Amino acid sequence: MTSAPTLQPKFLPTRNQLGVVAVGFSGGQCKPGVDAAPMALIEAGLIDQLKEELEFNVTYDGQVHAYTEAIPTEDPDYRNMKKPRAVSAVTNALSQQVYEHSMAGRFVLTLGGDHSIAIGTISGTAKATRERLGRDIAVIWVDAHADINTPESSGSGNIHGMPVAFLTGLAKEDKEDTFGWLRDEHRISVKKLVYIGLRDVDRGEKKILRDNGIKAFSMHDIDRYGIGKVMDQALGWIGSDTPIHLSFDIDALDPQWAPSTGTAVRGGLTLREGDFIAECVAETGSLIALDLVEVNPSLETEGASETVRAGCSIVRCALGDTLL
Ligand SMILES: NC(=[NH2+])NCCC[C@H](N)C(=O)O
Ligand SMILES: [Mn+2]
Ligand SMILES: [Mn+2]
Repeated sequence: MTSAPTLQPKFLPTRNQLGVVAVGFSGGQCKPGVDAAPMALIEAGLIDQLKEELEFNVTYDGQVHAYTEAIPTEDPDYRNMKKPRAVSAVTNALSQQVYEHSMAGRFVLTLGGDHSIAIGTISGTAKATRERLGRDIAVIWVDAHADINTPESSGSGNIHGMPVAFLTGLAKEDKEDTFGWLRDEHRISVKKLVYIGLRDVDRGEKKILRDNGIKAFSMHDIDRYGIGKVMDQALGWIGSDTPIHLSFDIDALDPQWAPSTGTAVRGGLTLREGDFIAECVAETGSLIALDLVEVNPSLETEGASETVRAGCSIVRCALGDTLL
């Protein structure tokens, strides 16, 4: 696999400019260790592979950001959310970093971190793509979970279960230090959101999906139609003329392939199905950003390197490595 991807991206000025942001943040949920994922992915050779084998011109500041300077000492629960001000501050800072890469016309790869960081990444690309191209982005959310709880519908209070609610405006908050910084230009439409891989959706979330007519392909749909037809339908829903942000939670994969993650759910995607999803999105030429989140090397440690390897594989596939 030495050849660079052949497709000219539709919404980027060049095909090989890549911005990488490493986010060592775990405050959107309660289990420590997910903050170590970016280093584990990088030490497994991910960035070197992107440079050398995929011939990307990589802009990376060489840091795993923890944003410690932005994290407040006082952070009481608020509207049932745990660590609201920390998650807000981190995602706000991340949003600006992602925005800058995206404005410069780079594909943005963000290595998480828990899934709350998508509040930062997607808001950043949504705003940049509006300014740079005058267009709205679509989001493909690959996950066992819908992560669309509002603070009120959430049973856990963990913000990694809420990013989609904040990004779509289904959840809003005026306080500047608690996601009040999210404005219309940061938000996405529920009509341009597609889920793949769902199998552990809370009751309140099911109602939100139904009430808003959100397109979702569960594991049931994948079993019934096969991943090929599901991808045709998912990409058909978005249309061929829309920039795409892919947010990939490693727990979409079955724990057999990715055991080291905070909220593992059995009955998930095979590694090959995960790679296939990433390849299909790459093939559109419309992909402008990718998040890889929820790898936690300190859980199920005997499977940690396997989980990291799966994460690297998804990223390479999304960047066109396996396309001929
Ligand atoms: N990004 C994730 N792994 N999210 C899991 C969310 C689990 C559950 N739905 C919650 O709201 O807490
Ligand atoms: Mn998940
Ligand atoms: Mn998730």
